[in-house]
Amino acid sequence: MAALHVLANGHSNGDRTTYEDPASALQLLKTYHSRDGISIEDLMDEAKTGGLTYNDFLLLPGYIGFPASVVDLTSKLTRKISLKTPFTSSPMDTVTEANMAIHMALLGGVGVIHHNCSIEEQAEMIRKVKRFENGFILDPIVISPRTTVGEARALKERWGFGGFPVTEKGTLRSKLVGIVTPRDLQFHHDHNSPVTEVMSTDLVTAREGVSLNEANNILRQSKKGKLPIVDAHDNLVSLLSRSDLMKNLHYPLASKVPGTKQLLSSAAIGTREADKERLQALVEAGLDIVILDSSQGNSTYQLAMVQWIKATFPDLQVIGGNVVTRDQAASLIAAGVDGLRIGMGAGSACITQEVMAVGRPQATSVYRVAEFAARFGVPCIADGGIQNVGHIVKALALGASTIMMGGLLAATTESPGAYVVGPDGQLRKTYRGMGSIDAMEDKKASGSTSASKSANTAQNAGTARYFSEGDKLLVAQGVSGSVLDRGSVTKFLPYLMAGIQHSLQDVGVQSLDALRDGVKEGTVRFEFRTASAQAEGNVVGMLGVEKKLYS
Ligand SMILES: NC(=O)C1=CN([C@@H]2O[C@H](COP(=O)(O)OP(=O)(O)OC[C@H]3O[C@@H](n4cnc5c(N)ncnc54)[C@H](O)[C@@H]3O)[C@@H](O)[C@H]2O)C=CC1
Ligand SMILES: O=c1[nH]c(=O)c2[nH+]cn([C@@H]3O[C@H](COP(=O)(O)O)[C@@H](O)[C@H]3O)c2[nH]1
Ligand SMILES: [K+]
Repeated sequence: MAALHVLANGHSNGDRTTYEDPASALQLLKTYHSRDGISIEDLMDEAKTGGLTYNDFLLLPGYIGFPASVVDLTSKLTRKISLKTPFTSSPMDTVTEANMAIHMALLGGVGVIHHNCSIEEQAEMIRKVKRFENGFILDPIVISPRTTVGEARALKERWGFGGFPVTEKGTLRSKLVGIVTPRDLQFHHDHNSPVTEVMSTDLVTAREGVSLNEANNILRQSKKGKLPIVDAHDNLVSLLSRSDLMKNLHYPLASKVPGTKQLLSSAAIGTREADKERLQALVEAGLDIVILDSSQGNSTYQLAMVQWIKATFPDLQVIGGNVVTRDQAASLIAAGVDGLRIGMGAGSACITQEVMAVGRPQATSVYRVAEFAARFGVPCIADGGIQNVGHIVKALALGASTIMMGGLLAATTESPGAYVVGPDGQLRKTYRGMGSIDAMEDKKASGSTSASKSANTAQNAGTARYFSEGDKLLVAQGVSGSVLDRGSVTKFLPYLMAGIQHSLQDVGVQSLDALRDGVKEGTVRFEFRTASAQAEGNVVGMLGVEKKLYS
């Protein structure tokens, strides 16, 4: 190998520095006995460093040989079900109800419907997900012939749109008799007139089963704002709206049950006797994946429940949890789970680690459990503590197949509840832990109207447990508060997805599978992050920073 002779700094002081030939750099690199950075095994050594969180380390960059857009984010949620984007939303009553579940599935993930509600309410949410057909409104606001003009105006105010179908009984699946449009209401001065005096009765309708394309054409030609879809007996079954035509209705990544048009559905239940009845109703409603929702899944109750579900509903995919250790995971894997959910106390509204003194830093939990579960082909969800794109990438690099978000999605357009204006003038929505006093005492959720705690019977998840063990006191494991507006998940999830693609491009891997393989083989490298390294990685010394994340 020919060495070049160069004068350092242009001075000639007699000693000549010898440099290697640049053309040999890649050869020379191979002579180092280990790669730059450290391996996952060296990163995750609890005996030396204690448990780690996502902020405690970074991934090192690799080689970019492809555009970010080709990075494939397909990943397994359970043994049998894969998602095109690795996103799930938490089964929490301020995060996932039908609208969130529908949009999570449309965008390639899945939303897990919470169980802090009656069996019937939860089953109805699953039905809404399963019945959802892109473009059709399957639960339109319907009014009756006796509704007054004043009431119709109030509905318009409340929902922000006009154009209500009128049916004989004032419900869906009843005979359509007219449509009240905003224009019909505008110049009618008698508030007490029934809507039948103003409604349009020359209706253009389409028959149930019509394709979205055909229905769109009919709507366009009719020049009307709404197209009611009716069955053979003129009963209203759904509605198509012109304003929705303008929106982008194309969701190429949507999570669907193979061979059907139906979106994938998931729901959480507990491990009590009454949850068997709940699950029965959910399965009848079309449930595809059930999550057994507990902070500590390695219990006699959950093991028995997994076995019962596997025997009773062999086609249903069962995700057990939560777990944070290999031992916990082993019990549930042996009992037959199809997936695991990892995390104890890492959630943004969690106080479990403080109150119970039990839990584990999330990065260590994910690595220890996912490494073990992978040996049995059981995919894992990293649940809790996800604050940004980087945390998602790290969870996936540590072996999780998918991630779960609560707080990050709690103030999106699709989460339950209304926005309120905070003292700072910014929009926000409530976010609360399912183990918070607020959630456990929710009278509406329990279906009880009585204000007393003892009347709040075991009809929902939050309260159930405290009444069978005879506890006198509610012990909170979570808090209640609010989080800032994040806009619609239809923008936010594509941002997360693009962010992960760019990150994996930096690392030099073209898919999530390649990322996990690279970590296992030791080609994807890590580095610890000291406190000052963490400070360095943040915005430093700037005033008036506006942290706009995407546009
Ligand atoms: N991921 C996390 O870090 C945490 C999550 N949470 C969330 O809070 C909610 C409540 O969690 P947990 O309190 O762990 O709920 P849980 O339902 O697992 O346990 C509550 C209590 O009920 C008992 N129990 C369960 N099944 C039983 C049965 N069949 N018979 C008798 N007793 C039974 C358990 O032993 C425990 O004492 C969940 O939504 C959970 O996801 C709460 C704390 C931490
Ligand atoms: O200690 C807890 N007390 C609670 O009351 C509680 N509620 C939810 N969770 C868990 O937090 C996860 C969501 O976490 P993030 O807001 O960080 O996404 C969720 O997915 C849950 O695993 C709780 N943990
Ligand atoms: K926490």
